[in-house]
Amino acid sequence: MTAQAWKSLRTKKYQLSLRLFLFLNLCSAFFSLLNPLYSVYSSTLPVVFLAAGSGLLLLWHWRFPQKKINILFISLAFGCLWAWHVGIKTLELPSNNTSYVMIALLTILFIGTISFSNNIRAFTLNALPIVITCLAVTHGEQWVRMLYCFALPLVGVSIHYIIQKRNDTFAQELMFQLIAERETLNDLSMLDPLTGLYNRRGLQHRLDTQLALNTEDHYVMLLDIDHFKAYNDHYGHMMGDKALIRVSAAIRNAVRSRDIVARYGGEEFMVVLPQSDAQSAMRTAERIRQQVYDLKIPHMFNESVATNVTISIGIAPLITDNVELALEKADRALYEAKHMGRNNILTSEALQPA
Ligand SMILES: Nc1nc2c(ncn2[C@@H]2O[C@H](COP(=O)(O)OP(=O)(O)OP(=O)(O)O)[C@@H](O)[C@H]2O)c(=O)[nH]1
Repeated sequence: MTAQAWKSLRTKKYQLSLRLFLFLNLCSAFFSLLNPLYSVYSSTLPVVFLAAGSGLLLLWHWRFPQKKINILFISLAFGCLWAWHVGIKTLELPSNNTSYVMIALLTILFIGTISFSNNIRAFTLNALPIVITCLAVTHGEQWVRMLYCFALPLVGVSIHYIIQKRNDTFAQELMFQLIAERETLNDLSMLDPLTGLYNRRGLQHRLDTQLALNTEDHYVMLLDIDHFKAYNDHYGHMMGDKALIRVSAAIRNAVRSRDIVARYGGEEFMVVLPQSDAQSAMRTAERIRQQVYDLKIPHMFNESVATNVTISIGIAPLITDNVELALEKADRALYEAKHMGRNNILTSEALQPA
């Protein structure tokens, strides 16, 4: 789950709560319209507004779910309309009809509690007008019961809000932790575990972003340790691994921070030099060759090249993002550099056309 998905989940919860509120108001408004009370049949203006308003808003919200409706405003407006309705009704009914007032109060509180189970402000704004009206029309008779009817769901909604908030915070922290771990795993999956350089996946990823960023000239190099099989055979695989680690570090140190260094194969490396030219690519290659040489890793079996580990390098320009072609050319240059006696650098431009 991403932060975006989390946000859309919260928006969905908000929308559902609003729809439920409108739906329950629509049902109650229709019930009031269709069901005569004590044979007094009169539809009040506020209840007509409530039925029409909730119906229209439901349709509008269903049609344009992205458009935001202010839930606080709606809850207050609907609360006022119900209060107005109850005020009119009590005038029409025989005097001292507390049971009607209590039922009306409980109905509105029920709708508010169900719809705004963890939205204290929306619940309060919806409930207050009807509570005040009920207290006023009954002249304070039953005021304890009425306040209790209001206070009980208010406390429930508040507790529910606190629980929900803690759950949300916990889930959010968990989500951020998972995102961070996923990013770490993603980064690790792009690195070669032995040398810490990019592996082929990481290289591809960096190439995609780097090449998309600038369209200038780039150069690629393929680098291969000379007679590494002989090194492994005589010094052992463990020593071979250590040599690979030191050579990798030397290559990384010899290039700019924006250059991309990857372990391309066993003892083969690839370097991409973004925004570079032939001369600076050659200079960089020479610096790498020299730094690897200067490591002075003993290699007595580096046949007729040196008595320490050396590296050969093939260079090619990367034209119009054609990495395949650049690698093909660099590989041919590397092959020739090896052929020329190793510990050597050759550019594809210096090769005879195939
Ligand atoms: N220690 C170690 N050796 C590796 C690793 N990956 C590849 N190699 C060895 O690298 C050697 C590569 O040998 P070759 O491809 O024959 O080339 P080379 O002996 O370097 O000869 P030239 O490239 O022609 O100079 C093989 O012996 C591989 O086993 C690794 O991760 N660790």
